[in-house]
Amino acid sequence: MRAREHSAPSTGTAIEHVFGIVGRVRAAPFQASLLDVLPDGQADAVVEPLREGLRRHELAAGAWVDLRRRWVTGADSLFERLCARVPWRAERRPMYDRTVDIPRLLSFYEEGQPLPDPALVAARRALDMHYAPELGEPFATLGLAFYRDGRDSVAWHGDRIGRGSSHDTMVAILVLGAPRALLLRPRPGGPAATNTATGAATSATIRLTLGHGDLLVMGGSCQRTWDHAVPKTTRPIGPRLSAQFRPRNVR
Ligand SMILES: O=C(O)CCC(=O)C(=O)O
Ligand SMILES: [Fe+2]
Repeated sequence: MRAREHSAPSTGTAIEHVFGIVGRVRAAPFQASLLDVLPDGQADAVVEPLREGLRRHELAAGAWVDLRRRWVTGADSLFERLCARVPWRAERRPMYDRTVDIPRLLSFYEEGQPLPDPALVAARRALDMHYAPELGEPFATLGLAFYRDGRDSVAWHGDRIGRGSSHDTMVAILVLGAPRALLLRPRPGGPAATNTATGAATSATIRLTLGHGDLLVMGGSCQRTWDHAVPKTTRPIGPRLSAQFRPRNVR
């Protein structure tokens, strides 16, 4: 269904902005979704009520994921605005005896810091309203990751810096831009990797293709008993970004 080649000048400008900042010209063209049509006269992104269309999938070992497809209508215009407005940073980190590029651009908004777009404020409010009874606290921080093309990725990990390593928590991810796979698998050697009935190892990897305003919420024990990843792909693929909402002291 994705067919409309986005010809609005704003797309090019926003993407150029992202590449300009880091001086790496690696533009994958962005294709907006035909499904991402706003009601007449509305220029902005709209966050749909969360009680509609949200489905929970129970995973092993007390982990679960909630999925809400096309949560944000007008997600492609929000994607373009975030490309242009967010102070994206290319980061490096030590690995063994050298320093390597982190294969995506990043930006982080601490608790209390103004968010870069009103649609993200609306998204956080809707998440808080829906999940507060279960989570018992608000979503406090916003992490943003920009995947320029199929070479950008995030390796297998759980969000286990802080309380995610020891407590049940939630991480809500709004995915904008080109759809690509997010994978989930039981943490190697962890409780979800063993079939409790037979004691045999299980290795079922779950593959979710997310983009254009889809929402994924990982909850329960997910961060400590499961890992997740956005793998590299050699398929020609457009740029994608994720907005991750987390409670305080979860990273
Ligand atoms: O971009 C995504 O969908 C996932 C990002 C992620 O897992 C993280 O930043 O911890
Ligand atoms: Fe993560």
